[in-house]
Amino acid sequence: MKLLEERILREGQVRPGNVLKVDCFLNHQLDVELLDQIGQEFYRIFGQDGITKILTIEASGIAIACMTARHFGVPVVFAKKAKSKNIDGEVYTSVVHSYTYGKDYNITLAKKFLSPRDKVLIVDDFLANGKAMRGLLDVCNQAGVTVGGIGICIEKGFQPGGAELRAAGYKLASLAIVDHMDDTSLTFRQQ
Ligand SMILES: O=P(O)(O)OC[C@H]1O[C@H](OP(=O)(O)OP(=O)(O)O)[C@H](O)[C@@H]1O
Ligand SMILES: O=c1[nH]c(=O)c2nc[nH]c2[nH]1
Repeated sequence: MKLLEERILREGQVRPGNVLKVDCFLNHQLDVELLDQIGQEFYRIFGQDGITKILTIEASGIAIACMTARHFGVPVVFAKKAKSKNIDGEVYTSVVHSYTYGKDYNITLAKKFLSPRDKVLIVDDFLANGKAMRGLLDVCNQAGVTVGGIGICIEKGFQPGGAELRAAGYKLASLAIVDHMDDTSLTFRQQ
């Protein structure tokens, strides 16, 4: 997606530890117009696939999921990382290692929000080692839902998550794939 690639080139910063900082527009301060166009692009790619729910993980996926759901006209449900007294009934759980926080989380999602009749589109801001996605897929598997697709804003193509998901046969669309980045340059995969 040209618009997203241009924005990454203009405002992204490469930080130690292979971290691409895009907090000016994607995952801290939010450019809602850009997010809306991202949602529209996911709808172009997955709109005919019978999606009944958008699934993501807190925190950074939520805004993207909401803007995407506006185009699909379906609900958003997100996996929670924090333990909460506000979650009742039975829950699906899985363990996720957070890339940026460098620690493991138990994620939870109330069972009542996913049913085997659902076909979900999973969205997130980043795909790196694929740990967050594996946790979400584990929850989907426990719930017996069909995974209709995976929509990612920025995939770091030099880390293994994307290749593993494609090899597993998922319909994965990454709107920008960074194949290389360092202090002086950043290149995208031609798609
Ligand atoms: O493919 P992975 O290696 O799992 O990396 C991608 C995940 O890492 C980030 O989440 P993070 O744990 O940093 O939390 P945040 O959503 O609160 O920013 C990002 O939002 C993805 O969910
Ligand atoms: O803002 C972010 N930048 C990254 O490089 C990254 N990798 C996983 N999750 C990430 N979030």
